Amino acid sequence: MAVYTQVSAEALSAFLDRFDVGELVSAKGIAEGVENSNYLVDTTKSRFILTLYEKRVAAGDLPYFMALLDHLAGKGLPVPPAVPDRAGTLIHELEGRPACLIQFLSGVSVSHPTPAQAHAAAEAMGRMHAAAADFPLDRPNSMGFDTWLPLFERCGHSLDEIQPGLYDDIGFALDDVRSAWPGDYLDRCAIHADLFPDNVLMLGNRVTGLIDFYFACTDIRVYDLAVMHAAWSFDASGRAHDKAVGDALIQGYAQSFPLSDLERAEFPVLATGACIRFTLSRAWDWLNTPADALVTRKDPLAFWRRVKTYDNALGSRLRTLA
Ligand SMILES: Nc1ncnc2c1ncn2[C@@H]1O[C@H](COP(=O)(O)OP(=O)(O)O)[C@@H](O)[C@H]1O
Ligand SMILES: N[C@@H](CCOP(=O)(O)O)C(=O)O
Repeated sequence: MAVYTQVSAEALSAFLDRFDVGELVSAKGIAEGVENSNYLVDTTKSRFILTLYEKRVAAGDLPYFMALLDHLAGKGLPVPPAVPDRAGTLIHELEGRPACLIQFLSGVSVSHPTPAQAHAAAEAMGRMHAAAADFPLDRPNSMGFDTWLPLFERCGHSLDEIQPGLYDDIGFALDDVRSAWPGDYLDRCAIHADLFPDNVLMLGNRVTGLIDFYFACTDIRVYDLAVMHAAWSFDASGRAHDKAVGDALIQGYAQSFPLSDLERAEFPVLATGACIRFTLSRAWDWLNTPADALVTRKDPLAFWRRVKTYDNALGSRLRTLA
């Protein structure tokens, strides 16, 4: 469920009066999502998403996210820019929260992507990276490589409440990833950093929307693809790897953005890092969200199990470094 802040019809009508978007017809809270409060808003002219940013999105980061969306949309990418009000303002305040009126995109997110859908989505990611090449702003990755060890330490031995021995197991894997993590030699650009299937809207095999840019940041470009590979090419439990989907992701991406030999060689360590990143963020939430909270806690072990799939390749990489 993701409507934390209620917006009254009166407040919404007054808010929409600032824009040239017609009159309010209806507004419904959207259940999907976990970070923000989202409403589907219909006016006499069009359909929009109203997002109120809750605590996990810092208001100070919104200008970066909105500038990136505007930049990508300007280059023809299917991303939803914020709609300016009559004064040209993109970021507002509503019910005490930062808020944006966002362009609505059609399509649905797929829960079990086929290889063809994975190919199309990764091809769109490659186009997004090509379009981001001249995006001038920077934002450090708030969930990047440097943050994993401190987050691991903050979770501490409570990790063993999730699964006995998990603290030691993640500690060893983190050591491996830290000793093999690529230095400054891989290209960096603005990346999405969370392009899970629920953040891609599709109609059949066509990508109609890349959404939820609220982890976007400057980081290693191919790390974005590694996150996508870890998120898309496994079953929900993280036990079964779907190689056809994984291969389709790599091929689809390479069709719009060529991968260098170095990027291919570093892929297993980047993907292991991605698995650890989502294991740790989910573990933190798991340990710190009451079981009866409105937000559904996501299973950290589903990402931890994925590490095994990348392990062999990472092991040989560590041996070549030794
Ligand atoms: N621009 C958009 N066009 C259409 N639907 C959207 C758009 N943005 C968000 N949604 C819908 O709202 C849901 C939650 O949005 P999301 O940004 O993923 O929320 P959260 O950041 O809270 O996780 C999405 O799953 C999608 O159904
Ligand atoms: N994709 C992350 C959680 C981030 O949530 P989102 O709804 O903003 O994509 C995960 O699955 O752990």
